[in-house]
Order: sequence, then C-alpha cells, then structure tokens
Amino acid sequence: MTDDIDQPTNAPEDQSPKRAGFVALIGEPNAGKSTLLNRMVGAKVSIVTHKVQTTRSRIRGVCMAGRSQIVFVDTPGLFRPRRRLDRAMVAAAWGGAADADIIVLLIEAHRGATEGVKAIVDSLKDKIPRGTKVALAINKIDKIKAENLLRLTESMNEAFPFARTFMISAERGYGIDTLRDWLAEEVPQGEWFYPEDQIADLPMRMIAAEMTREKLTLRMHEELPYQLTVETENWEDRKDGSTRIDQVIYVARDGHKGIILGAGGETIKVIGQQARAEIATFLERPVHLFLQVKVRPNWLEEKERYSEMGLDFKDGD
Ligand SMILES: Nc1nc2c(ncn2[C@@H]2O[C@H](COP(=O)(O)OP(=O)(O)OP(=O)(O)O)[C@@H](O)[C@H]2O)c(=O)[nH]1
Repeated sequence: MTDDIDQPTNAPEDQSPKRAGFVALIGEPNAGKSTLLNRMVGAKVSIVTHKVQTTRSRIRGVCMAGRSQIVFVDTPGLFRPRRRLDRAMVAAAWGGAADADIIVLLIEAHRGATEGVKAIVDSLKDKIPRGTKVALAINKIDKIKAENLLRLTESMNEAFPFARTFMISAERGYGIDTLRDWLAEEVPQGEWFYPEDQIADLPMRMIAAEMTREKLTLRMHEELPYQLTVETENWEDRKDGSTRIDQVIYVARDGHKGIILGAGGETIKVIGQQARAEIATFLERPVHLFLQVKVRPNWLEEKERYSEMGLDFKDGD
C-alpha cells in the first residue's frame, strides 16, 4: 500500500445505499492506465513499465469510495492487432469494456486525438452496449498548455458524447479524487462484490496467480490446456518476514492434469520455482509457493454463469 493516497473511509452514521460496479479503463498502450489504476486503488496492482503492451490480462483492483465499491477492469492497450496474441489481447480488452458499467477512455494530452484514439472512439460507437456511460480522462496534463487542452476537450466531445471529461495527471495525482468521486456516484446501487477486509489482499493474490499462469504459458506453449485458471487460495504473511502462498491450478480434464504435472512432477516443479522467484522479487520478501493441480470439470459453465452476472472473477480468458 502506498501511504500518500487519501482513501475515503466509511462514516458509521452513513446510511446511504451501497453501490458497486465495474469500471473499465481503456486507451492506447502507454496512455497511463496502470498508473491511474495504482493511484485509485492505492496498491501496486498492475506492473507499470516504460514498455508498451505490458498488461497481459484483466487484472482488477478494487477501491472503496464512501459507500461505493469500484471494481476496476484493467485492459491491455488497444492497438491494431498484428499477431494472434495481439488479437486475443484486443478481444480481452473489449470483453472487459463490454462487461463494465462505466468506461473511462484515457488519452494522452500531448498526443491528442491520434489515429489510435480515433479508432477506439469508432469502436466505442459500435461495440459498447447502449446505456454504458463513457467518460473521457485526458491524462498527462502536466505535459501541455491549458489552451491546447481546451481545444482537445472540444474536438473529442464533438467526436463522441462523453458523459464527463476529466483532466488528470495520473503520475502526479492531479484530478484523481474528482474522477474517483464521480465514479463512486455513477456505479449502480447494489451489494458490494468483495468483503471490505479482503480488498487490500485481492490485487496481490491476483498478481501472484497471474505470475504463475504466465510461467505455465511460457513453459508449455501450445500444449497448455485452454481451459485453465490459477487461483490463490491462501496467503499468509509470516512473522519471519516470508510469505506462504497456496495456489491451485484448475483444469477441465484429468488428462490436462498430467500435462501440467509432467513426468515425475518435473514440469510443475520448474513452473513452481520460476513463479516463486518472480513473486518473491515482486514482493521483495522470501516466498514459499505451494502449487496444486485440481480438475474442475464444470469450469466453463461456472465461467459462463459469472459472465452472465456481469462478473468474471477467474483468470484464464
Ligand atoms: N508525464 C506523465 N507521465 C505519465 C502520466 N501518467 C503515466 N505516465 C507515464 O506513462 C508511461 C505509461 O504508463 P502506464 O501506466 O504503464 O500505461 P498503460 O496505459 O498502463 O500502458 P499498457 O500497459 O502498455 O497498456 C509510464 O512511463 C508512466 O510513468 C502523467 O500523468 N504524466
């Protein structure tokens, strides 16, 4: 947790209705989605890097703002697909956006309405269910003059009926509270998706699961069963400064289990070592990682049920 972020807390006497909803951050690679997400959630949720296209999956962060729970769907940068993987990433990005209650399109102030931004705006018109609110967040305002900002705001709003336009600097923290407060008011009324006391751990659990899934992908290539999810079931920060993490790799068929275990358990051992090393580097503390492979034949049905409810808590898209 960073301590410079002022997360609103729940006043005990506040009896206003609870709200909860999904917010998708979309934008070109490098627009600042991860930086914004980290700011809003107040934890290191996605890994920010200078390289483009680093966000590999729909990692979510959760932020409480008063009586509202905002669940962020972080999407890969939207860009013109070239390779097969790229197309899958773009599909995942739109998948996240289509499930969302609110979409925030993040653009870079100094780059303006690039061809990529125009392409995203065109897709917004086609692909987003009617009634989904779309806000524009012009990021990196620290990089340009105010007069250019007004021109950009006008031209963007001529191109698309944005519900609101925000001017922010994700890196410096300008305008973030205003955006968060607006999201808190606009998400639908309803029960929270996650218990409040699990929110702090949730991003770390997801990141650790994602790291293991990445090692599986690298190691197994084409052999990797399509229907596969990794979940962090247990997380224990020990007094000696280490962390014990138990993860389950769920597969749909018995045969898949054998593939992941490998001869004499060799494959899963290597995957476990690699994942452990990466998680330990990320957490900056020693990690004991325990992996299990389980068969969950109804995995696909469950996934469909979740997505019908507008939820998708599982990895492995
Ligand atoms: N000057 C300035 N730089 C910013 C701001 N917000 C983000 N950046 C920088 O922009 C770069 C990209 O930020 P990311 O948050 O990784 O962008 P992203 O949209 O998540 O990128 P992908 O994962 O590739 O989709 C990083 O070097 C950030 O430090 C800002 O408000 N001002």
